[in-house]
This record gives sequence, C-alpha cells and structure tokens, in this order.
Amino acid sequence: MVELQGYIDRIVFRNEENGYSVLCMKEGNKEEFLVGVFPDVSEGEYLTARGEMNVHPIYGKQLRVQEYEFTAPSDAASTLKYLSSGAIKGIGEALATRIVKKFGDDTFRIMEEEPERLAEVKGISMRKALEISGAVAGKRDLRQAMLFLQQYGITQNLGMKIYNFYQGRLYQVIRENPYKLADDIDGVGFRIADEIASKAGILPDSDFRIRSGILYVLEQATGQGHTCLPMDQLMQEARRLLGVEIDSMNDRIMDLIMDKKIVVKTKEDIQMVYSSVSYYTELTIAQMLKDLNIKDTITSDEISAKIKAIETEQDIALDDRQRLAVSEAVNNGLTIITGGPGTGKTTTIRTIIRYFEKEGLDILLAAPTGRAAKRMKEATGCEAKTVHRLLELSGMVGEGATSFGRNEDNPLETDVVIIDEVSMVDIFLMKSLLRALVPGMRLILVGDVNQLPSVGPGNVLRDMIYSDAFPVVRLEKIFRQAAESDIIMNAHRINAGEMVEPRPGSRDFLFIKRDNPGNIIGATITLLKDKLPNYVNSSTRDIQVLTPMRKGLLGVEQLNVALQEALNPPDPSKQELTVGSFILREGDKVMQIKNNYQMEWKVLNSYRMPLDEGVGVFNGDMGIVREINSYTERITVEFEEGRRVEYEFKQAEELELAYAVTIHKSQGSEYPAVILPLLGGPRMLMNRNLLYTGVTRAKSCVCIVGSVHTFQEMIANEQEQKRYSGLKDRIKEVYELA
Ligand SMILES: Nc1ncnc2c1ncn2[C@@H]1O[C@H](COP(=O)(O)OP(=O)(O)OP(=O)(O)O)[C@@H](O)[C@H]1O
Repeated sequence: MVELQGYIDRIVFRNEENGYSVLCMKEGNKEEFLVGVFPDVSEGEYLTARGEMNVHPIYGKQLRVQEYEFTAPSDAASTLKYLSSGAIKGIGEALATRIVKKFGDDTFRIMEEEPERLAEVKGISMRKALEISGAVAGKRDLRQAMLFLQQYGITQNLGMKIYNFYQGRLYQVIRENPYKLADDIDGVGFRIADEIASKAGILPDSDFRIRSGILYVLEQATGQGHTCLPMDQLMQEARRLLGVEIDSMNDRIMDLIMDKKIVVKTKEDIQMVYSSVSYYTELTIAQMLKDLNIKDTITSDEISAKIKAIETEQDIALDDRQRLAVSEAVNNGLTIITGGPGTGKTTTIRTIIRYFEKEGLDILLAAPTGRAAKRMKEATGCEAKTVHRLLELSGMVGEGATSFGRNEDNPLETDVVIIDEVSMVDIFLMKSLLRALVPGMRLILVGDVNQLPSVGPGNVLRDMIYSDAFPVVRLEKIFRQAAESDIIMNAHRINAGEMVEPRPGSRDFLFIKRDNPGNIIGATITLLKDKLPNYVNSSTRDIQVLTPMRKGLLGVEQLNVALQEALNPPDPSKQELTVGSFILREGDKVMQIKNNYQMEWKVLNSYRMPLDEGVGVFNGDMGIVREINSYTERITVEFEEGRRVEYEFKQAEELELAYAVTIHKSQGSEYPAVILPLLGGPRMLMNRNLLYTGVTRAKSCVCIVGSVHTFQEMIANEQEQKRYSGLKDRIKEVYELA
C-alpha cells in the first residue's frame, strides 16, 4: 500500500451520483492523481490517502485509493484555500477572504465550535452564520459516518448509499439490526449484512438474523425462478445458511407472516411459503385474467364465413385447429395458443391480425425480447415492440415495482393485444401487461409451453394452461414445408422422447462426433470461424454457441475464455478491463445478465446524433463492446438495433462474455446457426426440455459437437428442474375451481 499526502488542487472528474472522482493532489510542486470514490472531498482540503499505485497507459501514474482521511486546515493560508473552493455551501471566495482575515489560523475551530461568531464578519447575518454552521456540520456528519462505516469494512460507495438513506439513524441501524440494510439498500444482501452484523457483535441466533436469513433463502429461490418453496425445503436451506436449529426458526416464520413479509398456503398437505411480493403478484394476475376472460357472442357461422374469406384472399387453407384458434381469439377476451416449432403459430397470428383489421379494430403486437419482437414484425409485416416498450417503461425503480407509462390509469389504447413467445414472460411482466389492459380488450397469448420457463420468477404460460380456466388451442400439426426441416422434425421427436439418430446427409441438423473437451472446443472454433458463416450466410458473430452448463471445461465460463482467445485475441489497439474472473476487451460479444430498468440507451446516426432513445437493458440482451474508456471509466456496448449503452466500470459486473451462453439464457432468441457442445454433465440439468429449447433456437442449422450418447441421454431424461409457482392455484381459487 502506498500513502500520499497533500492538498487537493482540483477535481478532474466527478460523477455526482456515486462520488466516483479523479483528483489532482499537490504537495509542493509535485502533482499526483488519485482515483476512487470521494463523495465528500473538496478542492483545497488536505488529505492522507492510501491505496495501490497503478500506471494507466494514457494518463500515467495514479493512486487507486482504498482509504483516506482528512486533516482539518490548520493555518490561515490553507483555510483560505479550502473555503475559497466552494467546499462549504454559502461561502465564496470574497466571503472566505473576509472570514479568514478576521479569525486567521483559528478560523476552522471557530466554524466548528463557535459558528455564531461568524456573524462578527461584515456581511454575515446571524441567519447566514447558522446556515454556514449547518453546512459545516453536514460535512462533518458525513465524514464521521464514513469513518464509522469503514470499521465494518463498508466501502465508500456503499457507505454513501447507507448515509443517504438513514442519515443520523445509521449508527443505530448498524449496531442494533444491520439486517435492515438488506431490506432498504439496493446492493446489500443477506451476506453483506451478515458480515457487518458479525463485526457489530450480533449473535448468530438473534431474531433479526434468522428472519433475514429466511427471507434471503426465499429471495434466492425467486432468483432461480420459484415464486414459493415448500416449508421443509425452506427450513433446511435456512438452517444450512444460518447454522441454527429449525426449532428456533418456527417463531420467526410466525413473525414474518404477522409482518406480512411472507404468505403460507397449504397445497395437498404441503405448506408452501411465498414472499408477499410473489404471492400478491400471482394473485393479482389471477384476478385480472379472470376480469379479462369474457366471452363474446358472435355466432360461429359468422366467424367461419369471415375466416373463409381471408383464406381465399390470402390463398391458404388453415387446418381445423388453426381455424379454432382464430375463432377463439375473435370470441374471447383471453385466448392462449400454444404449439411447437413449425406448427403454424405465425400463420395463425397473421390470420387473426387480418380478421381484426377487416373489423376495423386496433391491434398491438409485442414479444418479451427485442429479437422475438423483430421476428414477429418480419413474420407479420406489422409493427411489433418489446413488451417493455409497449408498456412505455419509464426507468424507475426495480423488479416488482417497475414503473410503466401504461397502467390502470393510462391503459393501452387498442382493441387487441397479441403477445408472442409468452413462455418467457415472468410474473412481474405479466402483471404489468395486465395492468395496462381493460376488460373488453382482447388478449391473445402465443407461445410454446414446452420451452423452458421464463428466466424471471413464475411459470406463467404453463400455469395458465393447466388451470383449465381459459380457452387454450394447441397446434400440433407440422406443416409440409416445416416437415422438410430436420431441426423442426427432430425438435418434435426430442419433445416426444423419441430417439434421434444423427442422419449423415442432413442439411440442417449436423452431428460432429468428438470425445474430449479439447477436440470439441477445436471443432467449435473451426465451425465458427470457417465453416458455418458461409453455410448459413451469416457472420461469426451471429452464430451462437449454447451450452447447458456454467461450470466445467464445456461450461459457459471456460468456453468463453477459449472462444475469446480465438475470435477476439489481445491486440495493442484494443482496450481491456478485468471484470471479476474475466477480461473484457473492445470487440467482445457480451450479454447483460440482469434487468436494469434505469439504464439509458441511444441509437445514433452516422453524425452521432440521436435517432432514438429510451431506458432499460434486460437479462439476456446481447451486444458488442465498442469502447472501453479508462479515463471516464466507462464501457460503451452496442446492443441490437444499434442501441448504445454506457456502463460505468463498476457496473461491468452486469455484463458477461457471450461467445457461449447457457441454453437458459437463450430462450426466445433465434440464431441463424447454433452450436451445442455436449459431453456429459449433471443429470438434473441434462434433460429433454433443455435440449429441446437449445435445438429450437436455430433457424437454419444446428451443429451438435460431442457425444451421441450424451445427446440421447438428454432425450431420455424427462426429469425437469422443478419450478415452484402458485399462479395455477390462484387462478383456480379465483374461479372457485380449487
Ligand atoms: N395451414 C397451413 N397450410 C400449409 N402450410 C402452412 C399452414 N400453416 C403454416 N404453414 C407453413 O408451415 C410453416 C410453419 O408455419 P409458421 O411459421 O406459421 O409456424 P410457427 O409455429 O410460427 O413456427 P416457429 O415457431 O418455428 O416460427 C411455414 O412454412 C408455413 O407457411
């Protein structure tokens, strides 16, 4: 660790939101640059800073500050410099000169201890003196708080958030119940709070700790997609986390129920525990779906005649199920259409659109991801947006309480809403969508119920279908054109659990047998660089490697390292940044790994003027790193449709390399070609459902590289990862079907 001392000569850069700054420090004639989070440092202050010395390729030597402290200005000259800098609100250069002239070396002590004496200076009223004293005290409080928080290992950045939220109450919170931080402060979870609590001497069996641990287990479950957990499982996991016995948890469960933090419902003699947010989200969805599900009274003859007319006009012959789907959509407030690839969903949507157009009704189309929306637009020839955009995301707050411009107070202005790829819609997005509709509008949900469920919590499409409360049309026939595709035919075989033998002459379902990870990676790189781009007429960048796992030689993490080395190796012209365990480099393919509703994006024209702008970058969005700027500490990523987003360096953990991504994260996306490296793996993961989702992501070509045995084992493995959700039960309850 290096220690530097000196006056802050100037603030070179400061991000006002988080206090991240570049400071120029002077001691005599020598200048040093400090970088770090300094929310409370002003020009003219005397600082002792410690940290690591780095050499920046452009800006030279700089100290990455880990801790720092102030020395109050002790003589007239340094006090004048400090006060003239504007560090204290209400004091400018002229006033600073008068104050220092009057009190000399004693100025700083007087400001802190006898601030009323400032009124002795010409031009300072007693009111102004008190205002200045308030500003001095505010600065002192912030510093004290930061020093206090430092003892608990809390970084400056987090310290600022804590201070802003609790102000003077923070001492009490930290000493008595630091677990409150996990409730109140974004970025603090149970683990950080628990670490602080142990430093504050809070006992492992404290009530607060147990409550917080139980909520943490539920929150983790939500992160994995569950909206609830069986009581036993919750207790076991909490016991493992907290290291306390189950007996001591029972009372805390009661407390949490009384405090309305959790809800417990019994289902087939098993107690299911929900966080209140998940429970009430599912309940509200159930009620709103019921309100929307009204039947119209148009006669089936009338509908059939109109469908016939469209078939003639468009020169197609729908099959019976497709006709049924159209007539259900016409006659119901809510209709669900589900089917696998090539079963004519898009053709049905097109007919539905035509039907309503002829009736003079307004129609809106949307899908959960940018890619799916784009595909919907291309397939129907009508405008289609992401659901977030449809609902006019305004960029406020987080999950569960996302703020949309369209809601019950300002519903969508339309007669019909059609959503594609509904299997990807989680409970929060579904609730937001329903809030923007009013009974009397028609909602048509289209998706493939056999795809993996949404990344976010819930099992919305499946729960709705299996509730048996709404009109559902299942499309099953694979049409002739689609039947020529091995991707589609094999996908259906996989879904039905039928064995698929790799067929040597296949044009779109290729199997490259390799029996060790090194050879698999080698073959994958050859496919990506040389073979596939020409074959499917796309760039390497658009071809996607999908893998079931995160860990292991063929997991996302290691594959990305190998693929980055092969496709975007180090180059003196490319800036880099180390993010956790990987290196981010200009030109890298990356993915956003959490929903960020506040992130701003812009689409620029060739003169760098904004053509379009908005907020929101979502889990699974893919882009390219365009610039890494270590001076402003920002990374520019360009997402699909030219949306450019600037990340601060510390936000880089929202990004991951995406040369390879998990099949889970690829849901709803479609790529010209997909490469699936398959060679063993945990049985829980390696199942039919996952393989089906992976294979159906490919438009023109699937390449499986690896072991036929693993491939066939996956088809045989019906065991799905259990997802606990309660929407089906809530729907049955509101319909009194339960
Ligand atoms: N009634 C029909 N008669 C003849 N061909 C049809 C009919 N319906 C759909 N098809 C054809 O079947 C193929 C698949 O249809 P479509 O694209 O509508 O299915 P999809 O379910 O949307 O597929 P995916 O999910 O793979 O996009 C297309 O080539 C389409 O033209």
